[in-house]
Amino acid sequence: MLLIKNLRQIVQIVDDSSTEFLVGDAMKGIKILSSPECSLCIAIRKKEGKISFVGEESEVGVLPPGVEIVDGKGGCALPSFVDGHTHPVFAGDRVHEFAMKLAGATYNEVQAAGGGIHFTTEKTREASEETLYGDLERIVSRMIQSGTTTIEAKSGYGLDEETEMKMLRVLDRASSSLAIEISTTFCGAHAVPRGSNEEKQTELIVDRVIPRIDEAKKKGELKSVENIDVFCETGNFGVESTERILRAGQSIGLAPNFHAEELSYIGGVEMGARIGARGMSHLEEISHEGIEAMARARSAAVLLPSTAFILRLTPPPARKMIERGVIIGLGSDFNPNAHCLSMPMIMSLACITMRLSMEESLVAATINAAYSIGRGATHGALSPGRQADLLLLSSNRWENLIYQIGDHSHLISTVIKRGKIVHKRE
Ligand SMILES: N=CN[C@@H](CCC(=O)O)C(=O)O
Ligand SMILES: [Zn+2]
Repeated sequence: MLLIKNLRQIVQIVDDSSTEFLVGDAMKGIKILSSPECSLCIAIRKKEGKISFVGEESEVGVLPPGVEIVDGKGGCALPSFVDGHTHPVFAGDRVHEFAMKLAGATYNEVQAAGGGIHFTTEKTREASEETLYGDLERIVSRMIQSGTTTIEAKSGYGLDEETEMKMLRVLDRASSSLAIEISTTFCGAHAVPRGSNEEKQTELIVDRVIPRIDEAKKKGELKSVENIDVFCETGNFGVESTERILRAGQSIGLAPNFHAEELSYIGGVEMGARIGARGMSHLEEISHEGIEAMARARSAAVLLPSTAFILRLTPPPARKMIERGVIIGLGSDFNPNAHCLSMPMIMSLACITMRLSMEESLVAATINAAYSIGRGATHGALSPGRQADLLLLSSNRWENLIYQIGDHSHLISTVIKRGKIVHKRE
């Protein structure tokens, strides 16, 4: 057993192991235990990596011999973050494009000039599997230090059969070897590659790559591939092709979780809700009907504040979505365009640019993001029976993590994944 004691605050979010998400006003009413005497504790069954008790130390009961003690030193415990949208496998950076964008070029203009996803695709095709894995390992270790222990992670910088499979293998290996948990997403429709067109790329994905993924999964390879994604956007994939690809993914058991209404409104959300997509991301240009459809379909809106901030897009109508009962999650969208992997930073941006409260922002970065990858009942909250994924802060109020913008490294002292310490600040 692992016992974390001397805690002043425990931010549980919810205290049961059945709630899968929070919506509307419930996002503000999160469960927080406080003790000015710092007498709170969390007990973890290390073998199973699950929480067995949360509360007053005097109530924990008899401790087994050999219990490992972690001193919370009067700080706070909260669930570690679930990053609902990342593109962490790629080669080469795009720092030169950042300068172009600052000078006024739009995302589409950069891409049309041969940059953007096309530039990264070229570099990723050239890179070896080992190089991509080594880079991912370094990125993952920075994610963990920032308090993230579960990510959704996409392929999508190959766009051809071999490179997409290479990216999926890299993610799959990482999911079984690294300390972070990965819900892998096949995103072969991230862009139409040079020399092809929307129809040909759709056919390649539906007729060749998806069957190959299916075969690999049946053989017990690519165990972590769970989701299917498309960049549903003008100039990339229209609603019809998107639906075809998502349905092909669904036919082999993948959950649709895709990019929709980022730069223009084309009705992707209404289609996504109709086919039962588990999540949709970006949504800057979502329609009123789209919001209602997402709320009805219980499809998570994974909002990406760093991308809207960097590209100077009008942020999505998060307040309206919350009012209408949409499940709001957050993601870093870590990629060569939006080079930010810190979920504390993402929460700060969500509060400032999308007007979320700190509680709403934390819910979106934990239990609701977990829901968007099918883990709402097991991750993203600190209650008995849930997975012991948490972080300790050297601060007596958890809100400091959001308030002290971009300065999480001195606050996060320990990160625990499935009951094991995976980061401890020196
Ligand atoms: N919008 C599409 N995909 C990524 C950007 C990928 C890239 O520019 O490399 C996103 O979610 O922001
Ligand atoms: Zn993305």
